[in-house]
Amino acid sequence: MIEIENVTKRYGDNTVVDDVSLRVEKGQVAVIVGTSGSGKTTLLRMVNRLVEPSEGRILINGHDTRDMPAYQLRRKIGYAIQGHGLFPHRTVAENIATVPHLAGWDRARIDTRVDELLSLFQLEPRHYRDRHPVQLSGGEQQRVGVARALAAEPDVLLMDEPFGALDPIIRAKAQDDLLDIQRKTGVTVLLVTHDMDEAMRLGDLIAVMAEGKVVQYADPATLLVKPATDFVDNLVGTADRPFRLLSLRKVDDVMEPGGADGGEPVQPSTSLREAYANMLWQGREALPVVDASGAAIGQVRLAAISRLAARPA
Ligand SMILES: Nc1ncnc2c1ncn2[C@@H]1O[C@H](COP(=O)(O)OP(=O)(O)OP(=O)(O)O)[C@@H](O)[C@H]1O
Repeated sequence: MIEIENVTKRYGDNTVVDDVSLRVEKGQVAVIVGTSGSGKTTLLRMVNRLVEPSEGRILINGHDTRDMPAYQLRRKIGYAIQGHGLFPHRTVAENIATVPHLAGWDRARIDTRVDELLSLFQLEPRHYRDRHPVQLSGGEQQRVGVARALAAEPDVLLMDEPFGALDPIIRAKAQDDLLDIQRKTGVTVLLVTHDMDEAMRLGDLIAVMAEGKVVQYADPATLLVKPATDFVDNLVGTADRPFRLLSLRKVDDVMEPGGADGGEPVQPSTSLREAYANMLWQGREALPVVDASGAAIGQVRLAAISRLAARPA
């Protein structure tokens, strides 16, 4: 759990983070969004004390982060950044082992952990362990960067635009992988991004920052239907609002009995945004829903989807 309490950062007369309070419960993913220069990175870096707050305090699992030396704190908090920050002259295994090594883990435990993480990130240990970062694709480097951040089994993972350098398809995969790994490890995540779609996809909660302040901290659906200010309203994108609402819901939420009259089937886990796009593309008012084995289990109708895309009364 991360508790940020009335935290302010000043550089001279310039207040770049202004009296921010946020709480991220254990196992939650909280995303910080906002315009360039609004203080997102500064706020994130105060959590692992790469930047020291001018005022306020930050607690991790109830402990004040100032109660231990900063270098020790940073070994307990994973940190992944855009561009991955891998050491170019170290192998993949050495990169991942950085913090466990500093923390004095023995060789066998480190080796086991490295292989476990490589497997978790779908990088076959035998093939990847001894490569250097330059011998990896951008997406693979990104996965090694996150694996390194998770190596010492941190309770908290900080991520600053971790997927910023990836192309859209690899990026979507990296986002899915993060959610999967987050569920498997239960790690608490605080992530900075410029990309509202990414924020909506990943965040249990989203903090919107403007000029050093958090102007709204809420779940994605609340940001869309009850933006606290015009700035939040603009940021969530008026034209995209219905589609973003649909992307938060699944076919399962509106599935009805009965069989649709033809059309490419969808699954209960398909997002309503995707189901809607499929219907428009196929020119159909309804699509069949099938389970993982391909057996028909119901239908999803355009009318039901449209109701969920509308602003709640
Ligand atoms: N070390 C520093 N000294 C002085 N000013 C700084 C320092 N670090 C950051 N700032 C200023 O603090 C403000 C917030 O910077 P920060 O990097 O936190 O913003 P951001 O929201 O992450 O921006 P971006 O999205 O562009 O990365 C900026 O105006 C920046 O110039």
